[in-house]
Amino acid sequence: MGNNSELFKVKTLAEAMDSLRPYVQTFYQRAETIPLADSLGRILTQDIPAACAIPHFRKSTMDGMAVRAIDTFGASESMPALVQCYGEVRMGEAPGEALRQGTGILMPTGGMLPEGADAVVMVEHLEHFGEELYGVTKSVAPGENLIDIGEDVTVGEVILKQFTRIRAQEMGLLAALGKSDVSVLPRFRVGILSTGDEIIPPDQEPLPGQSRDINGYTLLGQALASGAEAHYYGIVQDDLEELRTILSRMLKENDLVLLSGGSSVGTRDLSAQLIEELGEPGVLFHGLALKPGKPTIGGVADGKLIFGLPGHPASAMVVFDAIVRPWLDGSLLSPRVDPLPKGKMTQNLYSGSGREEFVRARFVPDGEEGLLEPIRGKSGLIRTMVLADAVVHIPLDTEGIEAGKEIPFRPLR
Ligand SMILES: Nc1nc2c(c(=O)[nH]1)N[C@H]1C(S)=C(S)[C@@H](COP(=O)(O)OP(=O)(O)OC[C@H]3O[C@@H](n4cnc5c(N)ncnc54)[C@H](O)[C@@H]3O)O[C@H]1N2
Ligand code: MOO
Repeated sequence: MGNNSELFKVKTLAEAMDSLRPYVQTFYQRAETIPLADSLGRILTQDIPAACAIPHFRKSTMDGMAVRAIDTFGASESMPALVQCYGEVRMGEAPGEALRQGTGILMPTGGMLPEGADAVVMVEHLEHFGEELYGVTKSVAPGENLIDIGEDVTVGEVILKQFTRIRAQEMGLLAALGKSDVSVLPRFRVGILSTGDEIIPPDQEPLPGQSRDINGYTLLGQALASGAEAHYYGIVQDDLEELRTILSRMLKENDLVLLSGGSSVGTRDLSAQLIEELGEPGVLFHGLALKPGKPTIGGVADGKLIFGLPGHPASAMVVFDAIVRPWLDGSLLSPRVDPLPKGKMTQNLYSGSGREEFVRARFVPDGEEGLLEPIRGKSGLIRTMVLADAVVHIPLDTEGIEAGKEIPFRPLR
């Protein structure tokens, strides 16, 4: 390792993602079948064609009387149309006979319309004259107050695409289609390790020069929030042997391994060296044109992704969001279609760094819109992330963002 200078040229975020992509195709060819009730947030592995129409019968949307619309034309309060009622449809049952001219049948909301009926008169517009005789005081148009067969979903149409992320509404649609089990991508197994001689667990009292592990927990939270099955492997010292042992175990047990700390000058070669020797092709980038996140390492060891994230807590979180999350939450496969919310920048943001930037910001509601107030703290301060409601992206080819400009942001809450 280290001989190929091209390999270690600083990459842009997009180049870094592209360099990893060819090695992890198999990630997205796996599938597991799970109960529909457990499917929230999971990613479909197949297109879902509708095996049945929804609804599969014409359904009333009001309590009232199914009629032939033509029999009600011209009806008014002063001149009701007379309809002979021949019974009542019960919920969940099919009506017996077809509707004849001048007749109607009472039905609940959700009841099945008989053949021949093409509209429903609301009960509010019915007058009972006695026996079977009813007056309709307001005419209905054909199709009024009903849902037609296949109006929601037609048979055979691909109603959900492969790699759709299942939200509550997709769960409902799958239920309507009779899918009590669904085939989804497995949850990615993510192993998280903190490195550094100075890092101690949260239950210990730090001596001068020591810091409690923050990244282990922020990254664990982010991985879980991205839908992964994440495990925290604790802290290891900057020791090659110790690191080698734990990393090879983590690679066996996970799809994706995250290290933090030790990626910059100093122990940088330790992490990179290990990523190189643990599997093929090894390190794919070391250094990103990203602020924060310059010292990020990324690689692949025999089909497993490995990232060395910067030690500074805010950097580690921002880099996770930019480069790790998309592999886990399916956004790489099926980009989110909902637009990002927008806010107006309260100050000029210059970006002369020659790097793509992610700026933490507070969101301040202001009438109809919102204001984005940049947070100027150093990337070593976890509090800057706790205060942040939003992350604003400044692309590589821009000089920054002018105060007052409305820009999209990624919400952090
Ligand atoms: N001469 C240079 N120095 C640094 C550069 C540089 O380019 N040249 N890059 C800076 C940048 S940017 C960052 S970010 C950091 C990245 O450092 P490392 O990823 O090597 O991490 P460490 O040096 O181990 O730690 C940096 C900082 O973060 C603290 N840390 C580390 N792990 C944790 C953790 N799990 N929980 C809480 N805090 C953690 C660590 O104690 C250090 O304070 O390097 C700059 N330096
Ligand atoms: O780029 Mo470092 O990752 O500023 O904090």
